[in-house]
Amino acid sequence: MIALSFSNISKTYDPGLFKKKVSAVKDLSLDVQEGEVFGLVGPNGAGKSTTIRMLLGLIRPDSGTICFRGKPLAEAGIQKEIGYLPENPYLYDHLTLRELLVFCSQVSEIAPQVSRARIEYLLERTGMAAAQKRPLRTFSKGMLQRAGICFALLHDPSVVILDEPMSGLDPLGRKMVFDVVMELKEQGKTIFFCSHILSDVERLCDRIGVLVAGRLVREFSLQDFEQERARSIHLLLGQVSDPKEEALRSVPGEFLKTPSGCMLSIAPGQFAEVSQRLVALDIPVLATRSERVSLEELFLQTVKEHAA
Ligand SMILES: Nc1ncnc2c1ncn2[C@@H]1O[C@H](COP(=O)(O)OP(=O)(O)OP(=O)(O)O)[C@@H](O)[C@H]1O
Repeated sequence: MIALSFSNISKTYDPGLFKKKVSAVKDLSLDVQEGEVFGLVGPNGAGKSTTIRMLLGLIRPDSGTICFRGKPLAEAGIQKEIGYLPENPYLYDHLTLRELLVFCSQVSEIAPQVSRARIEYLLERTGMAAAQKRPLRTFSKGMLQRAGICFALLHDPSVVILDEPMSGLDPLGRKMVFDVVMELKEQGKTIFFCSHILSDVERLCDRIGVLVAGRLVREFSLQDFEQERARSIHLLLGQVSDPKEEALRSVPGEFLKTPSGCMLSIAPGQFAEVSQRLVALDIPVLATRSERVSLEELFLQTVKEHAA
């Protein structure tokens, strides 16, 4: 079942008289399945936060439709279903963390026994139990982020939207967020998140969308990426006699002669054919090494291709 769907969404900001309009999101179409972890990545200003703001109903798209479980946002009643962690959580900073969570439980009409257990669980889970009686204004950036996670998950939402969830967190905090997201995934929750930390995206997501200058220019599952990421295979051939070297130059791939011998770099699809040719030429392969494309390389390449 599709949890979230964006159909031909566009959004332009109009900063007012004599200022240039900014086309932040252009014709975005995207589906996120129930129980899926979807990562939206893109350079600064690509339109990620704008997409999230539209999804939350904080701003309206100029055109297109966003649906939640098949219903347009306005009819879907998403507030109770969605938990949101903004990039910079702004929380009532004169309250202590516990007071904030109790207040939010009351506003969300969570039964007191349920809320008490949930607050204890979240404070422990985010490592904030010891700081629960301190006013939020005394919190560090990372502590505020942890508090924001408690706030976002308090009502046990079925869809969790995280804008840069690792922002400001130390390695322990990042691991905590990673574990929390994995737990949410195991519980079947749908997660939509933006991050610039591609290693986190790669470890957490089922599918990834790349947004460049407001356009979704690439969308793929991690499973497909795993299969396609093998870039080239390098075959180390050792020393080769002159006649064989001549014959080798007609074999597909990139031939390189080094002081220690010859190397042939081929595309993964050429492996079977090249192996046969080398056997026919009686050239043994001393070693093979495969090169894999990282998500970062794919991201940089995609941005470079589309930024212009
Ligand atoms: N309220 C606003 N008024 C005018 N322009 C805006 C407004 N909010 C965002 N923009 C512009 O819209 C574009 C997309 O911004 P957005 O914040 O969605 O990008 P982002 O991908 O979240 O960026 P970042 O990774 O830096 O957080 C940018 O050019 C930004 O300057």
